[in-house]
Amino acid sequence: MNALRVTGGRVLRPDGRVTESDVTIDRDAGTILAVGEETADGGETAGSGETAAGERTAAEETLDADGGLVIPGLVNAHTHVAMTLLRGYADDKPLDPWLREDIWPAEAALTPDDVEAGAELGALEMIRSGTTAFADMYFAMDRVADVVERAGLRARLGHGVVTVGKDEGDARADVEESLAVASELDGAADGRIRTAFMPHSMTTVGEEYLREGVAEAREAGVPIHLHANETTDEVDPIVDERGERPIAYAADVGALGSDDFFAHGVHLDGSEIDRLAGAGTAVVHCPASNMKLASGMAPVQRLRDAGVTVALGTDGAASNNDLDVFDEMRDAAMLGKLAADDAAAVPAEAVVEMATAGGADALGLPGGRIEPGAAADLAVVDLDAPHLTPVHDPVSHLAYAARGSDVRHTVCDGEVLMRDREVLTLDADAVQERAATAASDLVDRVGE
Ligand SMILES: N[C@@H](CCSC[C@H]1O[C@@H](n2cnc3c(=O)[nH]cnc32)[C@H](O)[C@@H]1O)C(=O)O
Ligand SMILES: [Zn+2]
Repeated sequence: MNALRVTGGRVLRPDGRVTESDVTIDRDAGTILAVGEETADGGETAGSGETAAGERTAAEETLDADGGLVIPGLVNAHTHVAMTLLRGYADDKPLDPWLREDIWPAEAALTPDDVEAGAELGALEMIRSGTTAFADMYFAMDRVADVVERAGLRARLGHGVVTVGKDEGDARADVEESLAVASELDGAADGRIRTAFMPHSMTTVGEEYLREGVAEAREAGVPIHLHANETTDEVDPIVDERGERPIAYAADVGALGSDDFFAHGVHLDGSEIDRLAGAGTAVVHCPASNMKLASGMAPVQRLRDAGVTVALGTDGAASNNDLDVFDEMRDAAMLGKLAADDAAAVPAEAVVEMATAGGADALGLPGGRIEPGAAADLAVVDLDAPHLTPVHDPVSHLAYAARGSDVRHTVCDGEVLMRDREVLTLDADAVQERAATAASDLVDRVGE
């Protein structure tokens, strides 16, 4: 068998325990075969080199996890990955003027080549910081899919639809594009790519387009992803015009399904939290973006108490300004405490769960748990650093002290994407140079 063995580390298990175990991966299947003595069929391995069936797992490749913590690959459950090109381009404004005055004009000048260059930069940054799966809402998604395939990542991709300010033909074409992308790209990259229908939000897509698109997405069997209840500017017009809250409106247009996942969920009332919980719709919390755009504080502890699946997202790099999910864990814990006015709210285990299993569940992708039979998506975090010494509690360090740059190895679908901090699937220097050039050319074009 074509095995990969991650040796000598401590392993974060799905129940939050940390054990000293080797992890054996079946590279052909892309799954975890054994964690220490434990195998998928519940059997015991007879020592280090055999499976329950007694088959030799002559490990063909090893990854040294000595002094490290083996964690599930992190999940960035909401981003616009090519926006790395706009990192630091426009800061310090609220959502609406930021989008209308700065971001949308710049995006209007983006070419498919630019999107590819930005997505490559984002993929490089994510692999470097231990992220193995992400959800992306953008355009030129065929180019993003090419990058996902090359980089070796896993993703749920969709074309973002905006219909406000467009005539009927253009609006309809945008909806059709999103549906076409969802059906054409689903299952690409050996199944690592899945898709969704992605209306941008309930205020930037008109009701008839929302209804039609959602109905067609249901027929095609793809989930819905949109920005919901991000700012009061987005909630108030819906309440004023319709006399109902946005989540009730989402249910009304058929967009509140158990496979669907909504970004932000900042301004939610109790009835909306109950509706999300009842429907099984997940919320992707984006704390850095919510703080930077001063959008507000999401009720994360209340969502979790109600039983809503909560994941974490960086949002685009222009409102973060990086794609490091470790930052998101820390921000989520800190902001969640402030929002609840309770230092016990949103504890370390909660944010680690949100960044791993919660993310995989929200996106309906494999991964998020290190256990036999699960997808072999993992990262090894180096704990041998001043800011991670001493190690009273590794889970505390993941939430509060570790950074993306502490990641030593990254593995997705059984393939090593980064070994000893060297990314193997992308040429880091070339990717950075291409993205920097694309970004400065873009700014020149927008300025003309
Ligand atoms: N087809 C659409 C593109 C929508 S992609 C998704 C959009 O979300 C935007 N975006 C980024 N961050 C946020 C956010 O925090 N809230 C809402 N939109 C955002 C991003 O700039 C991008 O334009 C069009 O033709 O304009
Ligand atoms: Zn967003």
